[in-house]
Amino acid sequence: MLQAKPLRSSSTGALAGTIRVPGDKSISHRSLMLGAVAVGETVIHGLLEGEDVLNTAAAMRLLGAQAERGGDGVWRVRGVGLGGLGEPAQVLDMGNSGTAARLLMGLVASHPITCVFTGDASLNKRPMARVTGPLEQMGARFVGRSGGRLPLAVVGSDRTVPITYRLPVASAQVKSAVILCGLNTAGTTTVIEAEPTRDHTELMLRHFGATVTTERMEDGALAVSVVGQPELTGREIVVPADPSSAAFPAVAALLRPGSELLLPGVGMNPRRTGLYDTLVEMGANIAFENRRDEAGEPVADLRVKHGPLKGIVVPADRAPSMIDEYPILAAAAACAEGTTVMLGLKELRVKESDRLAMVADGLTKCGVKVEVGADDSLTVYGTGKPPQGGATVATAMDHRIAMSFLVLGMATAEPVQVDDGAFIDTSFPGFVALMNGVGAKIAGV
Ligand SMILES: O=C(O)C1=C[C@@H](OP(=O)(O)O)[C@@H](O)[C@H](O)C1
Ligand SMILES: C=C(OP(=O)(O)O)C(=O)O
Repeated sequence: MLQAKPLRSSSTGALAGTIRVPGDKSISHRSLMLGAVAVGETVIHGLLEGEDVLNTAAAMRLLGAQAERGGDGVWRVRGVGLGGLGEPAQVLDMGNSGTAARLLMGLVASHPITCVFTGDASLNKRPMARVTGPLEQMGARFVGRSGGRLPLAVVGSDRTVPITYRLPVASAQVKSAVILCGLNTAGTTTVIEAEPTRDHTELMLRHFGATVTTERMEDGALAVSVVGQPELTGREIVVPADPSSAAFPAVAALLRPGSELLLPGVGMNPRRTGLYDTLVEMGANIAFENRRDEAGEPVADLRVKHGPLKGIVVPADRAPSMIDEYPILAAAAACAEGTTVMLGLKELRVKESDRLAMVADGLTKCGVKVEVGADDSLTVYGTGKPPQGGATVATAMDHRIAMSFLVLGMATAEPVQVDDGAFIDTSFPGFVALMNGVGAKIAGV
């Protein structure tokens, strides 16, 4: 159990400078997992060294791969080859990370080994039936307490069968779990998604040499297929800066008069950029400079300048492309002029915390008028004036809630305190120092 770390954020002047945002969390997890089942060495530049990803690295070592940070800051993974993962001698503790738990359950399910998965108090509350269901159809078994929550033992099989699976929720984690089980399954495994979710698994599998195809169905859904049992070869990977982490300094710069921040090399995969589209619609001054491709992923340097924001309606079909960014969007909306309506937020209820409830409670405490709809929508009534602040906000082991309210505190009349900033290290190590380095005033309490 981490020691709680209360933090307070006070009103700042203009923010100015450059922030090198750490590597993309989704891509970092996948690079360690695929490197571990490839033949030969995978060299990873810019791996996120946050706790979620370090837990994945530890798990891959327990499963038999080598995964180490070199003195040059570059990570090297020596894989065991597809099908070669061995039974871990210890419980796989995935900490706070849903991505690590769900993707790894898929990857080990097609091996004749038993792995016990657990997590922290937040992860052990999150639904796992969404992955155990399809993995059972493929031939894996699960043993655990009722309700489909961790801790769970995965009893894998080397005789898994390919399936065609239509996602009941828009989830890249579920899509990836099925594809990763299909990877070591003879035949072709297909996942059908009605709404496009992040495609880092598909892109990286191709990079490692697998055949992954995407086909549009008559009803507009996408069918993603992987041909099982390819030869995967170790690769070089360059991890872009995480657009979900960049969202925090970006919104901070938008909110503080006179600010200008440069955020170099931020991932611009179109399945991840919903927040930036939304902020631009709200009137944000963001320039996407020097657009380029780095190791198969589009990136750009973001130059963000302060300017007034106006409230808008954010459609439900945008949710998959900005699913982790609603808490920080809500902070921006609280400082905008006019009402912002965010539709289709049901999935926010099963993240590290119930983010819909946590955001609504925290904003209310800070003097912002909000409404949560029965349809899982969130309406934030911005007045164009700084919200009051002056409250302590609960974070419920959720890094994004903590960072969102610390950014809000830069713009409120009185400081905002969060009850625990310790979980920020899961996704954005160095957040406080980097923000203070460009002019923020965040301090321990
Ligand atoms: O595949 C991934 O790397 C992720 C998918 C999303 O979760 P869901 O698949 O549950 O929507 C997102 O919230 C999470 O932070 C990372
Ligand atoms: C939801 C998140 O991550 P995970 O599902 O991996 O815990 C997140 O980082 O916001």
